[in-house]
Amino acid sequence: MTRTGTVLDRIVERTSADLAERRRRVPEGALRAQAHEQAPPVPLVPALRADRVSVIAEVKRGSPSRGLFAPEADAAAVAMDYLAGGAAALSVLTDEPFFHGSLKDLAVVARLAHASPGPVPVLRKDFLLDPYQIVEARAHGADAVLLIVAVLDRWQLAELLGVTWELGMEALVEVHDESELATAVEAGARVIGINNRDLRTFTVDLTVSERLAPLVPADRVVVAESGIHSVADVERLARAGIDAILVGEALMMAPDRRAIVQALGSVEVVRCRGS
Ligand SMILES: O=P(O)(O)OC[C@@H](O)[C@@H](O)c1c[nH]c2ccccc12
Repeated sequence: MTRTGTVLDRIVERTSADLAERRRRVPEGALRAQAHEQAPPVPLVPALRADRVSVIAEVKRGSPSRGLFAPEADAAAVAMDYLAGGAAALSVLTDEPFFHGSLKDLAVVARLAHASPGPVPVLRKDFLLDPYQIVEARAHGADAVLLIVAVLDRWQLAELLGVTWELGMEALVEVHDESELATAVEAGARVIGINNRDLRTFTVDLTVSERLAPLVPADRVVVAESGIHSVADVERLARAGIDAILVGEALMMAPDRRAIVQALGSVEVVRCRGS
């Protein structure tokens, strides 16, 4: 699998191996105690329902497809810019081997986001395969987690959603095609992320969101993810009925991060999805 599989296969394999090691170092009980010391999670769903497109701004230093594009970025400084630009939520990549993130980044960003006037929810972005990682997210201040349908079977998805909700958090459930979307909707996902990037080939195509968003029931929140760079991109996605966008690279690379968050978040939501 390592030699013939996709990058996604390698990431999942590596994540499982690292997980075993982390579990030995910090037993789940200790992590749960740390999770219970946190202030209650900031709700994600209301943060993403607004008249303008909600921006989930991501702290991201690099990726397997794009390399290391912001290796020196200071997570706290980036988060401050995002908050000043009016980001509705923040996302922090915590995967180390492939995305150069960390749980430390998550904790730093969560502290800032929660201290801002009108606390902003923070999402842990990683390849979550096991309940341990959800508890770990909460213990480091996350209000929400990413669950990727492509790497989970439907029982795992149900279990991870259950653990997320039990801890008072929310899940962004990521899909890339019609069948994954059906799985997410049936599992009861309240926030559905449509990834424009195919995690197997890394091809980015905004028409994926345009095709799938109209199929999402109106009572769920839809987030278009990846490959979003301009106000024109957001306008196009808004016409397809999305509520929010998740943007990483374009924000990290912008000379004025505050201004671009503000600009992308100025587009009006178009309520055109049926039930
Ligand atoms: O940097 P971009 O193209 O704006 O993409 C952000 C985000 O959507 C992307 O980081 C992402 C979406 N789903 C993921 C799953 C794992 C890791 C990363 C991701």
